[in-house]
Amino acid sequence: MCVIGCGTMGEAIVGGLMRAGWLEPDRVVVTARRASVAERLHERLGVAATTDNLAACQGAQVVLVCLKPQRFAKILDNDAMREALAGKLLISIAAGVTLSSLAQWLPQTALIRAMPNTPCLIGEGMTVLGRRDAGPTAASDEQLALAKRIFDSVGVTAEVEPKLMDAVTSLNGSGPAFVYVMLEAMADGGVMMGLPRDVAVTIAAQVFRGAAGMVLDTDLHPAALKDQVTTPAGCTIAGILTMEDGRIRSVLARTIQEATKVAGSLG
Ligand SMILES: NC(=O)C1=CN([C@@H]2O[C@H](COP(=O)(O)OP(=O)(O)OC[C@H]3O[C@@H](n4cnc5c(N)ncnc54)[C@H](OP(=O)(O)O)[C@@H]3O)[C@@H](O)[C@H]2O)C=CC1
Ligand SMILES: O=C(O)[C@@H]1CCC=N1
Repeated sequence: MCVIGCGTMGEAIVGGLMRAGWLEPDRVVVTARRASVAERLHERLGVAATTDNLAACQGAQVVLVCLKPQRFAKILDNDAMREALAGKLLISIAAGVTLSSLAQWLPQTALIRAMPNTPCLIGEGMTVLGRRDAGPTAASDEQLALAKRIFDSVGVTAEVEPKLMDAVTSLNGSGPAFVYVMLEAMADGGVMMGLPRDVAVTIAAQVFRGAAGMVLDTDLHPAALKDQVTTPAGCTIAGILTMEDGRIRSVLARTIQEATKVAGSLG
């Protein structure tokens, strides 16, 4: 396997795969733009690291591209790369880079789009996969299963139609950042009411973890879980009405809508 552009996400995924015991260090090559960065990746991850993207792709069967969207064309759209990647599986995690663009650059490569998120680093990621259903760049069921195995080892995976990748880029890829803002704001409220900052952040983070677990581990709708907490004439309903006065639901939903629009423009 090779990882082209091993920055924040590349390192999160490779680190997660190795921690899960899924990937031996001698089975992966990562690339960086600068030699000094490649050297640091080699020291941190214990894997081969190079600035030579072409050689890394030539030696790999599975290529995971973790470059920024605007770098893709320059690195992938050339004859040497087309030849190096022909008949192989390429998985792109970039926001906004469509399967159509990838297919134009690499017409003989099996292509999968994946949208992971940074919690892959701790094995709690969510990754959403998309592939074309026909044509020379359509990944086979076996290749999709391989991609799923890769990302299952750092969290949970799902598949959607490719046209929904911008929506999952926003909800899933950007989602952790939106949650951090909410979490920080709730902790600020605790600080305002006298809690030490570290205590407030720990409590808020565990509240998010516990509440997320309740949604995932029970069959109950989030509204039913909310009702369990909301005692008549109690403090929870007082807080919830304050949230509703601030239009928090539409603000959060529009956050996803707006980020989806921007995601679509990034490629
Ligand atoms: N961050 C996130 O939470 C998520 C990001 N994504 C997607 O993942 C991709 C990467 O994002 P992220 O990891 O945050 O970005 P980073 O900037 O951290 O990583 C990109 C890496 O590519 C390297 N790079 C640049 N040019 C080259 C080159 N010519 N050859 C080899 N490597 C090169 C960069 O090195 P240098 O710094 O030296 O330029 C950098 O290390 C993006 O497409 C983004 O849309 C998807 C899901 C979540
Ligand atoms: O903000 C971004 O563009 C990337 C894509 C998803 C998360 N980060």
